Amino acid sequence: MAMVLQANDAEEWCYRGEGAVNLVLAYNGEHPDFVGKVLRVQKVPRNRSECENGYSGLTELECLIWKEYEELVSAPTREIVEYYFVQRVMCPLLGSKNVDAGIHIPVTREFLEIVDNNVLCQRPSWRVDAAKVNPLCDSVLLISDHSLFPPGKVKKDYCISVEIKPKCGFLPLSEFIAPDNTIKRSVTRFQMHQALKLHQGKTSEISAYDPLDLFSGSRDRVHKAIKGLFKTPQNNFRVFLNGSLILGGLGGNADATSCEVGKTFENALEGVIQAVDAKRTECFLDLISKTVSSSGLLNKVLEVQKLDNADIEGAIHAYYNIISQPCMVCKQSVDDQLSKRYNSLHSISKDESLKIVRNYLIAATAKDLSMMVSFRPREDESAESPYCMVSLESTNQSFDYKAYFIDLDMKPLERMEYYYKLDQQIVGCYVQMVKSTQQRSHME
Ligand SMILES: O=P(O)(O)O[C@@H]1[C@@H](OP(=O)(O)O)[C@H](OP(=O)(O)O)[C@H](O)[C@H](OP(=O)(O)O)[C@H]1OP(=O)(O)O
Ligand SMILES: Nc1ncnc2c1ncn2[C@@H]1O[C@H](COP(=O)(O)OP(=O)(O)OP(=O)(O)O)[C@@H](O)[C@H]1O
Ligand SMILES: [Zn+2]
Repeated sequence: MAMVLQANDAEEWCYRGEGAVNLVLAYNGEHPDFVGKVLRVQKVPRNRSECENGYSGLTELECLIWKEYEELVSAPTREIVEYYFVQRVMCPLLGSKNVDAGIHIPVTREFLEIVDNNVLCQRPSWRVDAAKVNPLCDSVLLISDHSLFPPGKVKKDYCISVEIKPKCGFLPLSEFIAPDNTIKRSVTRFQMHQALKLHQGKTSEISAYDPLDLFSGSRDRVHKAIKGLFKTPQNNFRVFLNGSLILGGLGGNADATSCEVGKTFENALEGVIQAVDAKRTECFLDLISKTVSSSGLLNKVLEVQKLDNADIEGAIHAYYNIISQPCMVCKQSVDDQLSKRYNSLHSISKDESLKIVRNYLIAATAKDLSMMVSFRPREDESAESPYCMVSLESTNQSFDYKAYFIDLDMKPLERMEYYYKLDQQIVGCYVQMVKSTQQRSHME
């Protein structure tokens, strides 16, 4: 597509959502190349004095980590690195059927500046304060809009889609976890992180969602997880109707689903779920649970997440081997038994260190990805369709569905130290919280 998006194209792109790093725009024009597509545009932190244009690819050390992937190592820009990371690393692991790496299309600086300005009032203010569209990017990613079905000959009225950010779905078993952090073996990182987020005022209440339920493989537990996500969506759950958000937070966290929101949501489902009032939401959550359970998508995600088998408490030592610097963790370790174990990590081969860190980073992407699952009612069950089908017995309906993974970005190697510090902070805060709760209950 030899097309450059310019200033006068900007009006046709509207705000769809954003995460920490990218802003996503939906198309509302009529150009056939763009109908049913979104643009994923890179942002840049406002506190960075100079914007970067992504002209450099991997760092020297990252080239070592990803040396088996020729296209990654030779990619001239970070954008091309990201593209090949999705194509060559994540796609084979998650299945190409559920991944759309998109294509890069060139943009002018004016296009990016106008878009940035146009979407300002729809963005959450804390996201606006943190970052803006990077005006120096010379291309953006064009991806299928996973909240819609591609326009076809037959006009289908409704498409309802859910976006789930499942986070880490297993408890670590690694021998490198320090005795002080044993709690990590029985309480999920998600639950502990919730306590820290509450403490820091980043959330106003603890999530009712438990990732272990979602990844359990048991239909009942999956249903419990979906109900938890519905109750406290935060940044883990969103629902779109024909591409418009009807539940969850646009661009970030959402408060708990109140009774009022629940009623509006129930009404919004009217054309999609054929159930009597007050039952649509229940049936819809059942539809999600059934689809998610039977699709096998979560098994794939869990397998990739489990590539992290050393835990950050093991991987951090391999990281210091790679950067050839004294290990800051060993320097502080006072436990002899543990120091021995860590020493064993410092005597492994360079290739083994590279493998541990590479797997850790791939797993980190899988712990941060989201899934988008879209449904549309299917009138004729026997008609041919390129999509999978799911039936909802309670309403006697069938739906076409499609599922995609989004946000498969590569995590930078330099983040390893931050991961270690955050991990210690999360566990530390949780242990402290448990202690104070116990002290309080003794005093009562
Ligand atoms: O570390 P975590 O688990 O808090 O994950 C970060 C996410 O936080 P949350 O899911 O809210 O806990 C965080 O999400 P939010 O900005 O909080 O919505 C990002 O996804 C971040 O990744 P990146 O900076 O885009 O590469 C995520 O960072 P990575 O850990 O994936 O690098
Ligand atoms: N292909 C798509 N189709 C429809 N909506 C999308 C698509 N890609 C992204 N979105 C929407 O845009 C939002 C932001 O996208 P994305 O998660 O890729 O941003 P990010 O900055 O990389 O996120 P994170 O903070 O998790 O790293 C998503 O939460 C989703 O609602
Ligand atoms: Zn060490």
